[in-house]
Amino acid sequence: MKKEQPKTNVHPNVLDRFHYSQDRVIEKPFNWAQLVRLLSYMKPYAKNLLPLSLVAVFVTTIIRLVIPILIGVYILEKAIVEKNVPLLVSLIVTVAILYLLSYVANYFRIHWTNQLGQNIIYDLRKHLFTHVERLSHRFFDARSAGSILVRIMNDTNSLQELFTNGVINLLMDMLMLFGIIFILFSLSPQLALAVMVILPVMFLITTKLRRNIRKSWQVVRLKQSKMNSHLNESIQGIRITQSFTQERENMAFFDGINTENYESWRNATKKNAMFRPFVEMTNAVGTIILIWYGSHLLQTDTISLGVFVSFAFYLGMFWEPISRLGQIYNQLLMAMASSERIFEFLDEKPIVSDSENAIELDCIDGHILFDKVTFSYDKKRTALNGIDLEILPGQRIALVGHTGSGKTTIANLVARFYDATGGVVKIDGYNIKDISIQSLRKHISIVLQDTFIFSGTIMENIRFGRPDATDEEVMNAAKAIGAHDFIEKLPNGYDTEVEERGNILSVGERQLLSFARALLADPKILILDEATASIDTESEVRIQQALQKLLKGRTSIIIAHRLSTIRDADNIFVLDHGHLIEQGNHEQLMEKRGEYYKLVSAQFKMLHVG
Ligand SMILES: Nc1ncnc2c1ncn2[C@@H]1O[C@H](COP(=O)(O)OP(=O)(O)OP(=O)(O)O)[C@@H](O)[C@H]1O
Repeated sequence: MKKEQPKTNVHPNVLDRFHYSQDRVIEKPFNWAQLVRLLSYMKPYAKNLLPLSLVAVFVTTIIRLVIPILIGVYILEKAIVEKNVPLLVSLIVTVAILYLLSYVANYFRIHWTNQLGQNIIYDLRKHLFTHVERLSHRFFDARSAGSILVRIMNDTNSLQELFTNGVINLLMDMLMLFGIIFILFSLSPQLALAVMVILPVMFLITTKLRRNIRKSWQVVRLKQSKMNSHLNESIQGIRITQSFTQERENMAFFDGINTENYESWRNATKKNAMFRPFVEMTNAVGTIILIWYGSHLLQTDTISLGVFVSFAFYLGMFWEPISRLGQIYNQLLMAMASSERIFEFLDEKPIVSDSENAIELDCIDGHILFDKVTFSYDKKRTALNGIDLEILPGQRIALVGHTGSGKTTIANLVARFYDATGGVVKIDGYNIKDISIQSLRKHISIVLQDTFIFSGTIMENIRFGRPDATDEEVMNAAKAIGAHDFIEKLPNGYDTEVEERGNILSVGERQLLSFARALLADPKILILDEATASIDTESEVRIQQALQKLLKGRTSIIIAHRLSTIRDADNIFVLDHGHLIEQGNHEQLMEKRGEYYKLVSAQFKMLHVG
């Protein structure tokens, strides 16, 4: 029964709200260079699993090819018809041994080819993840986490089928097919031609049918990924949905996707169900031709009974590989599409990378200099315009300015998440581009307003930046920051498991954890980006005390909208639309009565009116 698209009485704007970008469509011409590149992942196994699998394939196929002749020509004609009992017994024993051998070889074929496929997918996924992890921020700016995930998981999965079954089975099927054709023609060319008349038609139809089926499954996958995206978004945004009482609208949309998903499955399984009967039907046509024309040849003594029986055996074995070849061709096309998407990621080069003779800095003083630095994220709008600023070692500076004025961008350039488009950024007198990225970032910690907590224990989260720290060192960092007390009160103290994003912790607690994490990492340069913005006044006192400990002896860059938190900074830089317009300490800037003064006054007024 066909499922009706549910009738909704929600406003059409609601349904327009949901947009899901779909990955590119999988219809691409065959690309040999890409196939060769894909097959190169077999190289590490060229000396073990690959030859073993090939030998197993070869042995299995040869045995399967020999048995029908033994039964038809030798057992039937030479032993049964001529009543040669000793020959019959020895032939039966031989066939039994061959069957046994073929089962053993087949077991190893399946085992080794699966292992080969799994190993290749493991390598490919590892390669892809390691590569993606090293890519620059710009790569992630342009893509959603979901689309990256799909390539690492789904696209490699669709290659798995090709490597575990496709490539090796392709060889087996070809070997089997050519073997059967060769044997049939040697036994009786006329009968062989007759039963193979339908071969081209069958090959064409199965390939077409398979393609059709594949397309239907592709639609199923698209619908599923749409449903996944919606589910993901719905669960993440559940609080907002409930607070705006949009559950009914959300449900209406989900109903729509659920129905589409149901329909696509129905369609795919319907087409799928046609395949098997079609192969069996062609098999039947072949058998009828064999009986009709074969019996005619038998009567005219053109072929022997043994040949006739062998033909029947071979015919039964013939259709399977043919239908599978069509399937493998489709698998190949799908693999081409997936590998194209995977290689697109693998060919992506990190925009920020180490120069050839990058300097390793074991320790730094933390002197930062921006010399006429200009930067644009997208080559269209400038985020920073001719910035000159100097931060002395151990100084505490603040960046202030309206939203979008370029504060975070300065922090991004200090950590070298991006390279300046003009001018030079220097750390301890070295051009930042000449310092190895690893050794630079080792000395920098960044604490963001939206602290990222990884799934794992509290202990593991604090230890994140310094994996070799002892439990005692972790606790000391937590104590110094003032996080120890709340951690001790958690059900399992430091061993309490927190889910990704740390939902069981309050915003302030998460913030304290991230401070402890930064303190333990002991960086020379510390960047706090809006780190205290969403914290209530009471927690802020606690956090301010923690901050004093954290900032001591480090070059610190504080980005804060709440200006009360940066009063005692050594230097305050005021930005406006990517320009540095003022600098000085709080008193100097207040006296100047410029932009900083306006910002402070506006905030003061807002607080008091509020
Ligand atoms: N990844 C990005 N890609 C493109 N443009 C960006 C990107 N990040 C920031 N921008 C743009 O660069 C400009 C400066 O942004 P930046 O994040 O440095 O501002 P900000 O002063 O830190 O703002 P806020 O106080 O709101 O955090 C803005 O116009 C912003 O739209």
